[in-house]
Amino acid sequence: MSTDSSASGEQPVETTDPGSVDADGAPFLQQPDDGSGHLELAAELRRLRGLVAGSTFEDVHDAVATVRELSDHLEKVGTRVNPFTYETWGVPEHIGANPAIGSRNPISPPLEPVVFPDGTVRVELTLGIEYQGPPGCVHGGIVALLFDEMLGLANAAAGSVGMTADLRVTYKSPTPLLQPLRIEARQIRTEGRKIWTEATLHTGDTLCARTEGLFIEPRGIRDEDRDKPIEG
Ligand SMILES: CCCCCCCC/C=C\CCCCCCCC(=O)SCCNC(=O)CCNC(=O)[C@H](O)C(C)(C)COP(=O)(O)OP(=O)(O)OC[C@H]1O[C@@H](n2cnc3c(N)ncnc32)[C@H](O)[C@@H]1OP(=O)(O)O
Repeated sequence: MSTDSSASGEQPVETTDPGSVDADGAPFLQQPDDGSGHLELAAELRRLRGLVAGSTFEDVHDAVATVRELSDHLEKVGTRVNPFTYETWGVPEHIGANPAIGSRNPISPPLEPVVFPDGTVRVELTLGIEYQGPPGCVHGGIVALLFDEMLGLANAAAGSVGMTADLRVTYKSPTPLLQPLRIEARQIRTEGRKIWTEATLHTGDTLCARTEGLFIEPRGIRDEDRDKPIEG
């Protein structure tokens, strides 16, 4: 499904063939740790994000100076990723920056998906106050973000990629903060470049939300079209 990534020297993130795993599921789209400390940095910033969004303070000007110093340092030592230069979907720099699944992105929970033999992709996660909408509940836009991503992953598990053309979310019951959540997604059918994919979000046995998405495979992304430019 991907274009040739050799020009960038990057390989797409390892995926798992849904037909070759046992009934417990297998890690899907695992993101490599390059050993630089990048993932630990992102994890620490996730902790910071929760503390900043979810605390009140008397005076944190000392913390402002510390964090500013850190930002200045990272700006100096890092090489900036240009989002317009990826050769394909799914290389670590692409997935790593993703706001839902990216292990390098402190905004992401992140998701750690597993895939089952029937192509179902599942994540289990718990969201903190930084994802709050109504008091004690997950923001509906965050639910939509997670659904969009999970539908995309189910498409990837089925060997396809698509741009979201239509995303319908039905919110059945408030999605609680600080409770284990489970999202399951599966591609339902395809017709030419059109892909229909569905997902549910549960806490325990309670259905919190469900979604149906229509995705359109970008022109030129199929194997036989690899030489043509990717659009969309
Ligand atoms: C072995 C596998 C390895 C896998 C490894 C991969 C790694 C995976 C990597 C990463 C996974 C994570 C994934 C992330 C997921 C995130 C997703 C997003 O956030 S996407 C951003 C938000 N969406 C947009 O910005 C779209 C904006 N819209 C567009 O660009 C176009 O409208 C587009 C591409 C959707 C369609 O444009 P056209 O020109 O290509 O196609 P036209 O001709 O318009 O439509 C084709 C058919 O679809 C229908 N169609 C199009 N849009 C429709 C709609 N909204 N509702 C109903 N039908 C629609 C049309 O009526 C047409 O149907 P008829 O062929 O005539 O039957």
